[in-house]
Amino acid sequence: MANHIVLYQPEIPANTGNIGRTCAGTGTTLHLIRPLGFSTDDKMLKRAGLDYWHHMDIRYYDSAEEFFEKTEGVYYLLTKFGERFHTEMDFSDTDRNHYFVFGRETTGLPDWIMERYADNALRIPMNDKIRSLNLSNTAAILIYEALRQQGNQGLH
Ligand SMILES: C[S@@+](CC[C@H](N)C(=O)[O-])C[C@H]1O[C@@H](n2cnc3c(N)ncnc32)[C@H](O)[C@@H]1O
Repeated sequence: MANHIVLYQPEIPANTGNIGRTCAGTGTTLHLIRPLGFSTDDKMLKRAGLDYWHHMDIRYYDSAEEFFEKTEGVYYLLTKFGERFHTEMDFSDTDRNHYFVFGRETTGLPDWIMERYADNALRIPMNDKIRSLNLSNTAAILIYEALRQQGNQGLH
C-alpha cells in the first residue's frame, strides 16, 4: 500500500509542480481532481517539475465524487480548521492506503468533504499572522511525517 497526495481543484501550477516533484522523489502517488487552474503542459508547471514529471504516478479525476468512488483507504483532510495536529495521527500502518486530501488555494475544501471526513481533519500548527500555509509546503510536511512514521521505506 502507499501514501497518496490528493489535490482538490488546484489553481497554481507552481504548487502542483513542486508537489509533483516531492511525490516523484518519495514514491507518493499524486491525484488531481479537476478542474485544474492550469494545463499540465503549462510552462510554469514544467519549470517546477520538468525532469520529474515522467517519474510521477499521477491520476486525474473529473470530480471529487469520482475520486472517492475509485479509491479505497483512509482519507485525511488537511485544513487549518482541523481539531487535531497532523503529528497526532498514526500513519504507521503500511498495509493501508493513506490519502492526504488538500484544498484549493483560494477556497480550501468544500463543506461536504469537510463534513464527511471531519474525524480525520488535521491541522499543521501556525500562528494567526497568516491566513494559511502554502499548499506545497503543507503537502511536503505531510509526506515526510507519514514517511517518518513508516520508517522512511528505503529512502536515503
Ligand atoms: C492556501 S490554503 C487554502 C486557504 C483557504 N482560504 C481556506 O480557508 O481553506 C490551501 C490548502 O493548504 C492546506 N493548508 C494550509 N494551511 C494549513 C494548515 N495550517 N493546516 C493544514 N492544512 C493547511 C489546506 O489543505 C488548504 O486547503
